[in-house]
Order: sequence, then structure tokens, then C-alpha cells
Amino acid sequence: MDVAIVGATGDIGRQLCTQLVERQVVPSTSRLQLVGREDGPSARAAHGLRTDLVDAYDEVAPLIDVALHPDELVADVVVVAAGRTLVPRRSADRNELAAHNVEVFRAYADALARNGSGHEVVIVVSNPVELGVAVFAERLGRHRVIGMGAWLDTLRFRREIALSLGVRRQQVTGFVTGQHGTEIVPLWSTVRVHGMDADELATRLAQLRGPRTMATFPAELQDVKGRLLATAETDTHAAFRLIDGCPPDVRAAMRPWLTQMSGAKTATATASATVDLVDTVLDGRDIVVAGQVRLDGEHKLSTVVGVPVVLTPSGWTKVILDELAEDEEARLTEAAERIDEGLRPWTSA
Ligand SMILES: NC(=O)c1ccc[n+]([C@@H]2O[C@H](COP(=O)([O-])OP(=O)(O)OC[C@H]3O[C@@H](n4cnc5c(N)ncnc54)[C@H](O)[C@@H]3O)[C@@H](O)[C@H]2O)c1
Repeated sequence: MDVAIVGATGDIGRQLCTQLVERQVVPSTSRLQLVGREDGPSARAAHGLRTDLVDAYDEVAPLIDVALHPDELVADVVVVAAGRTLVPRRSADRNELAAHNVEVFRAYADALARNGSGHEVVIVVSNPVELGVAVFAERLGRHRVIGMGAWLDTLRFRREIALSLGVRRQQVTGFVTGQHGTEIVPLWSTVRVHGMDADELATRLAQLRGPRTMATFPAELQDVKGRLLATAETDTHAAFRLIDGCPPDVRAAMRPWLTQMSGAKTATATASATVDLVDTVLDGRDIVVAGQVRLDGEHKLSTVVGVPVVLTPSGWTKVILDELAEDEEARLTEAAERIDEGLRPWTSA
């Protein structure tokens, strides 16, 4: 199966190409398409990136080609990583970002609807990821489109829980739902740790979480964000230390925010989580991941929101979400309402 990276020469796009080839997720018998735009600097850089990848990985590299127009996009799995980035310091960004990136989403979604095989699976990386999913799902059908933000949020939450418990991330399961970024809804009720029985797990998680609930989570994040803004300006190291002292769910939301603000960006982790999803689609097995998908009544929700789903080679098939704790359910419903409101100006549904 072939893979295309829209926005291949961006920070995430480059990481994606490197990891896909280095991890041999796209085998040497398949094709990797680097998609740039003919009227931007990526037109030149895409050819250079192709050469650089072949130089580095000739023994294992797939066939790599360059496309510079949406109508040239051809692949079984299309990763959308093109467009502008959110700048964490500025507050009015989300609408501005949406106004710009919606045009990128529409251009590629329309081209795929026009020229595609009807079976491509689209993985949206670009922000606002919920908007990207909405635009592609509207044109291609909702089951063929998944956003990767909820998977990245999930991996971060698992890592923070693992760190606090002194175990490895791969021993921890559990999911993050809601809106990608600092509006996440971490589901403590779904956390399981391999090798820990139910009683021990309940005790350890209660110690970690304390009396806090999802009802107070947004206020906690606001408070930490304020303290980080005051500290990070002069001392980034101290700001990261401040995060170290927070509970795992707060760390899962705020550490990436500070990372982005520090100028380092989050390209490596974002690409790695995306490659997981590409790998799952190419692998041919049905695997449960978290992703932003357009729901149509599942879990009583009808908008684009991050939830655990079964991912297969033809897209996502079903939502895997039992009844949640009351505070989680309420927060997820709120997040879905807020997302829906944000999508309304840009979508016809
Ligand atoms: N979902 C997540 O977890 C997550 C995490 C981090 C970043 N992001 C998002 O991913 C996107 C890319 O981030 P980045 O850091 O790589 O940005 P970047 O600025 O480094 O790269 C963006 C790339 O998009 C290209 N581009 C823009 N318009 C295009 C078009 N019409 N066709 C083809 N290419 C086009 C640019 O040439 C550039 O190469 C942003 O929207 C960012 O907010 C998502």
C-alpha cells in the first residue's frame, strides 16, 4: 500500500517521512509520495527531501516521488500535515488558524473526492484537527477519516501515569478523549496497568489523582497555564520543573503546550504517533486506538471528537467506549458541544 504525506517538507512532514522509512512501515515495494505546493518553497524542498531520504535509506527506501498539486495526490493512506501552526502564546489563534487551514483541507479533500479510488484512508495531523476531520469526512465518508491528536494525547497520558507509577508506558492502557490540545478529557476510569490487580490499581490511582475530578480540571489547567506563562518567559527549565510537580493528567495537557512554546515544537512525538496509525492501517489487523472521528449518535454524540475506535485497513469501524464516570461523561459532552460550535462556521452539517 502506498502512503502520501501532504506537507512533507514541514517539521512534522519531514519527521514523518524519516520515521516511515526508517521504521520500514512503508516497505521498499511500496511508494511514498511527498506532497508540496507548486507556489511555495515546498515545491523545491520536496525534491531535495526526496534525495536526502534516498541518500540516507537507499537499502530500505520505498519508491519516493513528488507531487505539487492536489490533483496529483495518489495513495492508499494520505497523511495531512500541511498548513499553519497554532502559536500557544496568542489567544485569538484558533479561528485564524481554522480560516487558513480549512482552505488546505478543502483543496485536498475535494481532489480526493474527485480523483480518488474511494478507499483511501486519511489521517489528519494538521490543526485544528477536528476541523480537518470534519472537512474530509464530509467529502469522503466519515469512516475513512481519523485525526491523530487523540492518539498522541493518549500516549502522553499513559506516559505520565507510567512515570508516576514507576512502570513503563507500554504497561499502561487507558484513553484520552475530547478536543485535542489543552481541552482534553483524560479518562481515569479507563486506565489499566499490566501486572497490577484491580484493588492495587484503584488504590494507586486514587493516590495519584486525589479528590480532583474532571469538573475542576479546566480551572486547574488555567491556573497552571498562568503560572507557566509567568515563569517560562525568563526560565524555561523552571517552567518544566513546575510541570513535574503537577498530577499526571495536568502534565499530559501542559507539557506539550510548554514544549511548543519553548520553540522545540513537538514534531518527533507527533510524527511517531502518526506513524503508529499508518502502521495500524497498513498492518491489516483491527486495533483499538484513540482518534478524532465524526460521530453520528455513537455514545450519544454527533460531532467530531476524540474517542477510542477500532482502526482497520479501510478506516475506523466502531467506537469502544463503555459508560464513563459521571464527571468524565459531563466533561466529554461539554467538549463535544464546544467542538461542534467551533465547527459550525466551516462545515455544512
Ligand atoms: N495533531 C497534532 O497532534 C499536532 C501536533 C503538532 C502540530 N500539529 C499541526 O500540524 C501542522 C503542521 O505542523 P508543522 O510544525 O509541520 O508546520 P510547518 O510550518 O513546519 O510545516 C507546514 C508545511 O505545510 C506546507 N503547506 C502549507 N500549505 C500547503 C498546501 N496547500 N499544500 C501542501 N503543503 C502545504 C508548508 O509548505 C510547510 O512545509 C500544523 O497545523 C500544526 O498545528 C498537529
